[in-house]
Amino acid sequence: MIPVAEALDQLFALVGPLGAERVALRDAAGRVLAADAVATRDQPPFPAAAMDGYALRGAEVAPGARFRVVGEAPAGRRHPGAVGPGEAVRIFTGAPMPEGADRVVIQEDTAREGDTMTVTGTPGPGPHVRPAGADFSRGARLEAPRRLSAADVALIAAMNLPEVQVTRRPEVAILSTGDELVMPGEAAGEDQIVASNAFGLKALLEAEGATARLLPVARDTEASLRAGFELAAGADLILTVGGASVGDHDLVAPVAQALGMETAFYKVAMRPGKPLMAGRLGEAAMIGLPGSPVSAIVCGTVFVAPVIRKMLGLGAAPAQRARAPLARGVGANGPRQHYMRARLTEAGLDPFDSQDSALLSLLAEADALLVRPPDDGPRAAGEVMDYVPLPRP
Ligand SMILES: Nc1nc2c(c(=O)[nH]1)N[C@H]1C(S)=C(S)[C@@H](COP(=O)(O)OP(=O)(O)OC[C@H]3O[C@@H](n4cnc5c(N)ncnc54)[C@H](O)[C@@H]3O)O[C@H]1N2
Ligand code: MOO
Repeated sequence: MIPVAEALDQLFALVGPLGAERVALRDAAGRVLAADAVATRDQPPFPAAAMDGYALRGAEVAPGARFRVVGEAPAGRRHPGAVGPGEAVRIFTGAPMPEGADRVVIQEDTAREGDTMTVTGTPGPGPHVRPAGADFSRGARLEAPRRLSAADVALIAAMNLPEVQVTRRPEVAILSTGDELVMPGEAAGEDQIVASNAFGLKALLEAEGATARLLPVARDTEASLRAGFELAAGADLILTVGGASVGDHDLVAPVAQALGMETAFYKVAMRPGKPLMAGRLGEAAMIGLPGSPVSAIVCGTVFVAPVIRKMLGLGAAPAQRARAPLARGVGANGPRQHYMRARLTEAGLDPFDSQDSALLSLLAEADALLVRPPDDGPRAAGEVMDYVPLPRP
């Protein structure tokens, strides 16, 4: 058994950033920018009115001052002439400021009669003008790598870029193994259960930006597992689920090794998730996850999601942690790092009484994995502990 941190390092060594592809900006949210986005123009490209009102020479503004209105400038069409002394241009938010004008008096502070505008209120200092390039200048960069948010996508659009260069999505093939498994909706025999893990893993990894292929369930025979690995061809990452332990029907490691897998490690000092294995199989990285439903998702969170992020070019970093006090005391931990399923309440982290790795109903209720280091002593309520937040949509 190796420690969690060492297993993660070895996993990171198995993968590198993938290549890039161009995508339309409308499809870019959530993708990882692979090359800097560079602005092709200033924003705004001209000094622009920030309010509806009158553009004029700021020095002439005083309560009661009168101006001759010489034109109009809606957004998208500048007033062709200049604004001379005693003159004003009716202007609307976003319109280019006319030549000669350096201030907008908002319409609430004016009265209009024919071609004459009178300043009625006491206008504030203004100037209600956005200088050219106030937001960004031509050549400004949004730097890669970066997972693109809604605001990022809007910024890139404003930079006048219809496409961006993003890291291609890692392709993951998920191979569930076990004679006892049927797919959801299939008729299940008396001694069978429904294969659930692959669905949770697909959701977890696609939320990170991968695409996941669910392969048909492999039976606990060498031939069926071999056929499963063949179907995984072309994937960047092959995930097997189940058959990782020491039982007579746990055939994943022997079959993968017979197919040429170079094993990086087998067994990690963690709970749940001990019988985790990893290596390289041809062009792909391979991770063998334990079959217990909670173990599969915890290993997905602690190991596979960080591996996907490294493939996306986001660097090699463990799952993000946060800290919170314990809502109640917990006993001493054993020799494996324990990821305890817990609720995050107002009182703090409240681990479930049962930590059985088969209980998906509790995992679905959990907000956090409370991290107990190996051999951690008993902890009292109120002690501040690390946890891995479990994402909720
Ligand atoms: N003698 C020992 N027995 C076990 C050990 C051990 O060290 N010595 N380790 C235990 C631990 S820890 C785990 S975790 C499990 C994991 O074993 P496997 O990876 O070989 O998983 P399976 O035996 O195939 O299945 C375990 C459990 O999970 C169910 N399962 C499997 N696949 C799925 C799926 N896709 N969806 C839903 N449920 C699945 C399966 O029916 C079993 O109930 O081994 C312990 N045993
Ligand atoms: O490690 Mo197993 O994953 O305890 O259930």
